[in-house]
Amino acid sequence: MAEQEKDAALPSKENFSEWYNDLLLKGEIMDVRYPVKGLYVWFPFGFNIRRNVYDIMRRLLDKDHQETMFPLLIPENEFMKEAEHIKGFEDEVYWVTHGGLTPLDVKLALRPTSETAIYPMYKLWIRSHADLPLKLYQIVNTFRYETKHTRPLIRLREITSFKEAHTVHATWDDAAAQVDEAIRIYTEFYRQLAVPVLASKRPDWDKFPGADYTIATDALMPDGKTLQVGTAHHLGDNFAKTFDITYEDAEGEQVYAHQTCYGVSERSIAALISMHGDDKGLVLPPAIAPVQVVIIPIIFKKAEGVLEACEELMSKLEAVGIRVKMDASDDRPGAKYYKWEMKGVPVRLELGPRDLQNNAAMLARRDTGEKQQFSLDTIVDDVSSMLDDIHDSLYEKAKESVYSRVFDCDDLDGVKENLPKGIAKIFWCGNKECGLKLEDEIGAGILGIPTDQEECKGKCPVCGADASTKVYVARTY
Ligand SMILES: Nc1ncnc2c1ncn2[C@@H]1O[C@H](COS(=O)(=O)NC(=O)[C@@H](N)CS)[C@@H](O)[C@H]1O
Ligand SMILES: [Zn+2]
Repeated sequence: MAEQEKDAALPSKENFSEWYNDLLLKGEIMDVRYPVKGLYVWFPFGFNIRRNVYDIMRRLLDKDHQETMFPLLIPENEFMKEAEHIKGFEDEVYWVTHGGLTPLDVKLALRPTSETAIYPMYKLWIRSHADLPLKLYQIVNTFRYETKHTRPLIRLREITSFKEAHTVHATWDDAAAQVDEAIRIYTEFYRQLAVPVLASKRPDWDKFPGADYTIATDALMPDGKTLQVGTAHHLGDNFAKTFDITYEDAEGEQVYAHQTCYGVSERSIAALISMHGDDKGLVLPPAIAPVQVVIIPIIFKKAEGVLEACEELMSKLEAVGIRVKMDASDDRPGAKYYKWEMKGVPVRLELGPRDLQNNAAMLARRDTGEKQQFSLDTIVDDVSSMLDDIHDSLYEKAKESVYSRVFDCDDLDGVKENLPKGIAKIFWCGNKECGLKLEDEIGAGILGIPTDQEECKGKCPVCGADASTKVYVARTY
């Protein structure tokens, strides 16, 4: 191994935590050396991935939502209005108390999430049922004074990429349908990142403060723990009553609106890095890869038209919208392969004098390492379909990896045996004491009732009562 490669070797993905932390630096995703706990800095390459990921989210939401932006600072009187909500955020909220040297007469909360910033405005904007449904979202930074172990992309104190949607509806049922739509959007969003997610209804004690119920999407990480990568909350008319959001119905009556909110953060990027990466570094799904194809000219003493052929190949690929780079630096080919594999570039094209004579290029796939020669006459179509194949193959492999680690268990021993590997499914009668005892007994959390759960008959492993549902349980981030 060359000198710089030896001391730069990435730890094996077997020790996931070291691998993940080291890859954030070597893959140029985030620099964790910023001098405030829980705040991290995007490297440009990581920020480019972030932009591509959130472009996918925008394309999905913009079909029937509108994007906007609300202020970061929330006056204490508004923030303290919703008791249940605040109980959920009271101990996580940052306060601004001064303007320069002058103490503020009303202290201002840094938004941990934006209900209490947005809903006073919704009160002003919503008059009649003709104004409904209202579906807005914003992609902003939010701040939470997390006291648990902070981790880049996973548990931040400044959530830099918080996509929060806030919708308003005429009825409870309309809002419930929107919660289902939100989960469909998230499942499609994650499919485009080749990340399988499991949707489940959180137990009551784990729902969003101020919500009637919460549906969450969880990703299963390589270490067998789950990461909550998106949530949708049915807020009922709880916030409408607190912020007096009413509309005039067809009979001229003032009616409280029903609402939802649903959010995704940069955990989406943590999930895709963790799901697909390997011991050589990032493996990026083509849809979000900043560089989809890297061209490596193989030059010996004389260039023999290789550079020109690479330039031509690059412009042909760019012409069909493929994000392509040529690495004509004077690094050795091996060092180039190492660098672009670390950055997860899905396709590498090698082109040397012999390839040129055969009017061909050698294509190397990042995900499987397979190499195959393609004629330069058809290379643009071949590369395009290869990028699609790579996405599909990443998604199939990820689904296989996740579903093979969901264990249908009949008793607590089965759960305890399988929990270190992934997610267990076990009967639960649904009452809270049993749920909390179950969590205690297995030392893990109830994720919730799978949204695709069919009726099933069994016994609660805690109290023995009849149970008609199985729940996902798992160790979580
Ligand atoms: N400290 C954090 N760091 C990174 N992501 C986080 C953090 N806290 C929450 N998230 C992500 O943000 C998502 C939405 O957060 S939440 O609290 O569940 N829901 C809300 O705040 C609602 N207002 C919907 S936007 C979570 O599902 C989780 O994926
Ligand atoms: Zn029970």
